[in-house]
Amino acid sequence: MSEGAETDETADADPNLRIAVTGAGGRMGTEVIAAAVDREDLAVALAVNRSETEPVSGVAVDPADEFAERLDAVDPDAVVDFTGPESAVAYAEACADAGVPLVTGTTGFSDAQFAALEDVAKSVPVLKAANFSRGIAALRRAVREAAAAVPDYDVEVTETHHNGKRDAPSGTANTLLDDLEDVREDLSRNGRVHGREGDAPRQPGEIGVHARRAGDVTGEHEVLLAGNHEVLELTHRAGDRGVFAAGALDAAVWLADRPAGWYDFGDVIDDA
Ligand SMILES: NC(=O)C1=CN([C@@H]2O[C@H](COP(=O)(O)OP(=O)(O)OC[C@H]3O[C@@H](n4cnc5c(N)ncnc54)[C@H](OP(=O)(O)O)[C@@H]3O)[C@@H](O)[C@H]2O)C=CC1
Ligand SMILES: O=C(O)C1=N[C@H](C(=O)O)C[C@H](O)C1
Repeated sequence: MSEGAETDETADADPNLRIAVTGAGGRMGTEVIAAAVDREDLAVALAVNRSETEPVSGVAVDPADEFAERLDAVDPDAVVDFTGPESAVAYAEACADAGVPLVTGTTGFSDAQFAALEDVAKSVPVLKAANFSRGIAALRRAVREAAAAVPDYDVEVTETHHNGKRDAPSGTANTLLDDLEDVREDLSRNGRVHGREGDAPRQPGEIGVHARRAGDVTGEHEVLLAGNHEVLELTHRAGDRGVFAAGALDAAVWLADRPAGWYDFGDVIDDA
């Protein structure tokens, strides 16, 4: 048993929601654990990471290859995952085997990996969100309404992130694109143009998609709507990763007693 993690003796005495955190050594994993340690309503009962297993905010970190075994032993109320697509699917399948709900913020899934997550949701509740900030949830609603109100305006989506981000465009940008294509019949996935160069005049039905990587930018998303001699720019800027961690932990508290199925962050916000 890892020191620092909850012991069996305290398990019954501790009324908190007990969570497991994967990717504990990562940018988001460390943020989630730090935020959890500061909250009264939950405790970190298990934390794993693939390489570094130094304690995080005083919480012991176990090797990722022990996850399935430790999950059975610890039996947390939910797992919070911010890792990478391959690992997230493996962690999700372990959650299905152990009957533990999963909150995942990981992005960059292939269609096959996404289908594997949907399969897990047949066994346990799965809540997936590319962005756990309430501001992006609000931006999504504003974008859907604005885009529908100007059905013939050109649309461009730009996202900016730190220079360590692996996937492009961001999961949030893909979610905004899905929203735009849902409310605008002239827009579809085939119309997405990722960057432009050479002789590239805009075609009808195009959405320009631009991914910028620089410095330590936490996460910025802009939807531009232009036409009829005017421009709308709808923008969200995340100040720090604590905004995502707070949303993910709120989602874990919300998800812990739900039935098996597929959920998203909007379900949490709408239930507040
Ligand atoms: N939904 C949301 O609100 C947010 C989502 N994200 C997403 O969360 C994910 C993680 O972001 P971030 O914390 O910045 O990433 P980091 O690279 O900082 O951390 C990833 C962590 O996951 C571990 N890991 C395990 N398997 C993989 C894998 N296959 N690929 C990459 N890492 C793996 C890493 O372990 P090791 O270091 O030992 O390899 C590391 O501890 C990304 O997909 C990102 O887009 C990020 C912020 C907010
Ligand atoms: O990798 C990040 O940092 C982030 N990734 C998420 C995404 O891909 O949308 C969410 C947030 O923008 C930060």
